[in-house]
Amino acid sequence: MAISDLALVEAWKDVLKLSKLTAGEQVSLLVSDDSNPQLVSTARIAVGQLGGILTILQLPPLNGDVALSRDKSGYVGHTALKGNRPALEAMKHSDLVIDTMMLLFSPEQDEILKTGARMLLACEPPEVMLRMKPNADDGRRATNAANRLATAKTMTVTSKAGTDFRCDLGQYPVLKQQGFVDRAGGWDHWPSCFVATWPNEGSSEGTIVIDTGDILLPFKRYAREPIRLTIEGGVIRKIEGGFEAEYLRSYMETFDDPDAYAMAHVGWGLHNRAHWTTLGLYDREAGLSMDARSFMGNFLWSSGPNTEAGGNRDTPCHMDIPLRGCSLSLDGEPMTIDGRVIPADQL
Ligand SMILES: O=c1ccc(O)c[nH]1
Repeated sequence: MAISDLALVEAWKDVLKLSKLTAGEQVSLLVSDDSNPQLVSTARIAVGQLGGILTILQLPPLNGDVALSRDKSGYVGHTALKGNRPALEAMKHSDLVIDTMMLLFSPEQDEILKTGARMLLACEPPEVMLRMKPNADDGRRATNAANRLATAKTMTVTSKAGTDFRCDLGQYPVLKQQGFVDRAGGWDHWPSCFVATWPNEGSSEGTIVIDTGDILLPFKRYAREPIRLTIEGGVIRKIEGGFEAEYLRSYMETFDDPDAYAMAHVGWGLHNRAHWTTLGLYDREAGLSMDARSFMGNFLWSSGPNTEAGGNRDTPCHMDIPLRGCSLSLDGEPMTIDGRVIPADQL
């Protein structure tokens, strides 16, 4: 259902205040043909009302002829910013970049963040942006979880469906997502609330079972039958099952890229206004489905790129696969049991 411009302007102001936007700061608003026009028009007003000095950068679209879907997360890391020096320099000289195009996993995003600029990705439908609008308590839960993850040496994940996965941790930084960006050089995504990190290279081992009802992104589908993945040495070696397994194998094969099978970020959802059910209620092309990535207690694992963590694996094939009913532990301490978040400071 539609959202009024007034409500969206007010929401932008709340999120920008949480992101510590102060009068006089330089703000770049990155726009492309796939950006949501209402998000862009209301962001312009909110930035102005908070005294931000606004530059709007409109870039041409890219990848429409090579991606297999319109989902922005379906072909990542290669953007129209590549080789565009005027736009890149403008963002490198900004205090805050609002990204409605999706620079995620691009080397240009890293280059911008290294200058100390803050970056906020914002590309979900306005009604999702409002329903999942971040608040300080999201930041509290995500920070507590991120602090625990930052000291962990091993992650183990099991489930009644048959998942039995483990990896070593510590090589890569923690990805904390709270929906607003309040530190220099930080990146966040409105709307989201989850924590993750990348397994130490080569350390992921075991079995992940995508059970009936688990979600495959960017397919925007609930699996209708189990898919069994075998992971050895940090790489998905086997994808077994019926039609769903064949579909996943076939999609990943189209990229013809061995890096697509590498394990990427692993973590768990902490958003208490996100729902497993919404994926079936929205047009699949409406957004990225941040409900699916963020719902409380999921085990969100992914495959492909690690550029966001400072790695050099920049394959455009990125799967985000949140599972229900998993038990995720760090050094033997449960973070979730059967899909329920356990630590009190994360509730
Ligand atoms: O917000 C996001 C979206 C996709 C992803 O892989 C990580 N974080």
